[in-house]
Amino acid sequence: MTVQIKYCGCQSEEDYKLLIETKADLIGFIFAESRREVDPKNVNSWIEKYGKPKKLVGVFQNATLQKIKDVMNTVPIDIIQCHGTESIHQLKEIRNHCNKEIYKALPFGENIIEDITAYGKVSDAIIIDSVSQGRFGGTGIPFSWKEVPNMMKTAERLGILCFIAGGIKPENVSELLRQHPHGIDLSGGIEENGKKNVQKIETLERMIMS
Ligand SMILES: O=C(O)c1ccccc1NCC(=O)[C@H](O)[C@H](O)COP(=O)(O)O
Repeated sequence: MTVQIKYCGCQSEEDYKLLIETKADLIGFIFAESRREVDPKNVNSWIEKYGKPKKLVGVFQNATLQKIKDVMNTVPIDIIQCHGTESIHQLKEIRNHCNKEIYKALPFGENIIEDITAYGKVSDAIIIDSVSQGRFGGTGIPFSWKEVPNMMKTAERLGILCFIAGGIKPENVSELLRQHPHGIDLSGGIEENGKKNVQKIETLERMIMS
């Protein structure tokens, strides 16, 4: 199985023009409070100019259904990524009202296998991410990857994909790939001075393909 690549936190037309030419299977936009938050109207103008990626992900954090619907009215997202403390009930509501794939981000911790088992029943994929100083996403910090094979097995039993996020970069991606994640999700590790960087992406993709 080839690893799926998700590049997240696309912030500008320049970022988008670069990311659309990469090997990414998914490109993510942050519609939550973050230095990477984007305006849906801008995102749509970039898509109209440069085309749509294989899959477009909208990242939300404890958003109301109305907020998600408002974004969907402007941006043709394929996947709703819930990156906060959304409950299983809320995920079901989002699925019923939005009719899109749902990816749930879960913070890595000692109950991660139980969490994947519970949330995996109402999600199309799970993203395991680091938590740091109250931040749930875009931390730039990796967690211990020893548990990755167990997480993959748990997801496979549920028939879903499991992505790994948090501090992945060209320098450490080979170590992670040895644990055979279904997908990897990167943001800060492919940036230089807050912008997506072509050299970092090319180096990363060479490491993945080798
Ligand atoms: O990236 C953010 O700023 C962010 C803010 C709020 C919620 C989610 C966010 N990012 C979600 C992602 O999918 C990131 O790719 C993931 O957290 C990994 O980020 P990094 O550690 O910088 O590679």
